[in-house]
Amino acid sequence: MFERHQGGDEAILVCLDFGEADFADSQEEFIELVKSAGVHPLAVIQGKRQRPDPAYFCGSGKADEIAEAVLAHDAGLVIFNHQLSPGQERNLESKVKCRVLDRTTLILDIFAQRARTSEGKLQVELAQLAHIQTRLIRGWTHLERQKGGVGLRGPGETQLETDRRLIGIRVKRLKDQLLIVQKQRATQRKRRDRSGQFTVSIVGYTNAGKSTLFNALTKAKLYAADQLFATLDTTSRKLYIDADHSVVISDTVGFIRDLPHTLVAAFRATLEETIEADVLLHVVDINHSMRDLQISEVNKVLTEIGAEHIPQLMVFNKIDQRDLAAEVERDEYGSIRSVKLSALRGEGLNLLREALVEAMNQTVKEDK
Ligand SMILES: Nc1nc2c(ncn2[C@@H]2O[C@H](COP(=O)(O)OP(=O)(O)OP(=O)(O)O)[C@@H](O)[C@H]2O)c(=O)[nH]1
Ligand SMILES: [Mg+2]
Repeated sequence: MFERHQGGDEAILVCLDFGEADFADSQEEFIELVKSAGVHPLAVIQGKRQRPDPAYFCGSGKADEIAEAVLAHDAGLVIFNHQLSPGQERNLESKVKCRVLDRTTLILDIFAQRARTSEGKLQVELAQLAHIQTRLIRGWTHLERQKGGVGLRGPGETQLETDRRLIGIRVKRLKDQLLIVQKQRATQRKRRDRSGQFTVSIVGYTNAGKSTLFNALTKAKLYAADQLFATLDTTSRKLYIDADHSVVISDTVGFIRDLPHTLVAAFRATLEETIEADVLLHVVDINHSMRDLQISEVNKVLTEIGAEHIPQLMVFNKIDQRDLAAEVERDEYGSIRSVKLSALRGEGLNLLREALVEAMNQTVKEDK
C-alpha cells in the first residue's frame, strides 16, 4: 500500500480537455510534472468532455483505448491529469491491467522524492497518509462488514479497521514529531519578531525562479533547477540591503494548479513564515504562456493559507529571455507595484533592493 513507483518508470498519460482555453499548456505542464517525478512519458491520450467528468474514462470505449496503448507500449503505469475517485482508480486498474495514478498521487509522490528536511519529510508523509485514508474510507466500504482475519488484526477487526488503526497510529506519531519541530520554529520566529526584523517571503508558481532570486539576493547556494518543485522547505537568511536596512528573507515551496488539499494543509506549517511575512515577493515567469493563470493560482493558495492580506510586490522574472529592460512599475499613487528583472543575470536586482527599502519605509510595523 505504501509502495511508490521507482525512477525509470514509463507511463501512458491521460489528459481530459474540458474546453479550457489553455488545454495545450496545461497538458504540457502535466508532462513536465510527470518528468519531474522521474517518469518517462510514452504516449498521451486525450479526450474531449463538456464538463469535468473523469468517470467517462471508466466507460469501456476510452478504457479500451488506454488498455491498447498500455499493451502497445508495454507500459507499467497510467497517469491521469485529474483527480480520480478511489473507485474509478480501481475500476481502471482492472481494465487497463496496470497501475493507475491520479494527479494528486503524482504530486504527493514528487514531494516525497524531494523532501529534504525532517519537517518536510514528516509533512509529506502525513499528506500521503491522509490521501490513503480517504481512499480507505471511500474505496473499501465493501469490506467493512467482513469480520475476522489473521495476523495484525485485533480480535473481530476487519482489514479496513486494521489499516485505519495502523495509519491512525502513524499519523499520531507524525503529528507529535511535527509539533516538536514546529515549536522550535516558532521559538526562532519569536526571537526574530522581538528583534523587530522586517520579514520578506518569496512566493510564486513552481519553476518561476524563486530560489534563483533568493540566491542572487543572499549569495546563498540553494538548489535551483529546471524542474517542478525543486524547493520544498523554507529557508531563511538575513539580507543586508544597505547600511540602514536589513530584512529576513525566505524562499518557499512553489505552488501549482490543483495542489492537493492535504498537501496545502500539511505545508501550512512550513508556510507559516509566509503567513507572518511583512511583504511577499510574488515571483512570476514573465514569459510563461500560463502566466496570468499561475498568478491567480498562487493567490488562491495564499488565500487558503490566510496570507491574502499581506502586501505583495510582483517580481516579473526572466526578462533576459525576451530582451526586456529591467524596470519598476508604479501604481497611480506612486507605490511600487512590480519590478521586472532577471534573477539569473542579476539585471534589475538593485531596483528590487530599492523597492524593498521603499516597502519597508511604507509598512508600519505593528507591535507584536
Ligand atoms: N533565463 C532565465 N532563467 C531563469 C531565471 N531565473 C531562474 N531561471 C531558471 O528557471 C529554472 C527554475 O528556477 P528555480 O530558481 O529553481 O525556480 P523555483 O521558483 O525556485 O522553483 P521551485 O523550487 O521548483 O518551485 C532554473 O532552470 C533557473 O535557472 C532568469 O532570470 N532567467
Ligand atoms: Mg525553488
